[in-house]
Amino acid sequence: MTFDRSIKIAPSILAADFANFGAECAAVEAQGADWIHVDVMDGHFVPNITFGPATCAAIRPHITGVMDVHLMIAPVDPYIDAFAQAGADVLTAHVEAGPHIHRTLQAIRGAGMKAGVALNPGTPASAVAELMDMVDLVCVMTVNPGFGGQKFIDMTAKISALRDMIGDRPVHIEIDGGVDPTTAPLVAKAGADVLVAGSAVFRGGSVQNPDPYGENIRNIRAAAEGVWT
Ligand SMILES: O=C(CO)[C@H](O)[C@H](O)COP(=O)(O)O
Ligand SMILES: [Co+2]
Repeated sequence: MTFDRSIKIAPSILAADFANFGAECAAVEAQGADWIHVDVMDGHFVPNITFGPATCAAIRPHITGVMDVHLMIAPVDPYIDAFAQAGADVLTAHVEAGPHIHRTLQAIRGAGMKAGVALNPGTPASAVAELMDMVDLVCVMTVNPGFGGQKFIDMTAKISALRDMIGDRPVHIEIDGGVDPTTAPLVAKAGADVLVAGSAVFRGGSVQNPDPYGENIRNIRAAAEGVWT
């Protein structure tokens, strides 16, 4: 995985057909997705349950690019090796998930993955100030985690603060929740480069009719890249 600051669109399979993840991942990649975002929820850290490492391992052979795993679980540490075995490229833990995020990030890198830290909307940028040399990605939640299809919460001031904090380090800023062609330019302008989108990518399409996925991805990318022209 090489670092670059171009806009990357990461469809969240939370909005895909749960009975057909492999084909859905292949379809969005064929339609221009850069990364695949995989939402792991435990019914404890967030009020919803999705799936765990076994499902990630089953999906992996259907992804040619980056598998970006967003853990909404607590605790995190007992499961890090299982997600490494499952083939995660990026493993992101929430800063709110426990008292020892520093140890967690060390363990993620130690297991050979890129380390991400996520912040809930109510958590300030300062919560991750001491972690800048330990992370490859900071995920700014623009919804309260747990469900797809929620309304975007404006976190642009936090994104700008994180961009300043990161400086010239090779650290991605990922935005997760309510990203669509209207909100994408706001976050791109503030300094984000990885845009997660679930409902805004998968709406209107299917594995049998994947062209809408491509149109949705192109529209989000064009809106985000438009802030630089
Ligand atoms: O982490 C998440 C929710 O906790 C999802 O990645 C996120 O909500 C994406 O879905 P949408 O684009 O529909 O908001
Ligand atoms: Co997510």
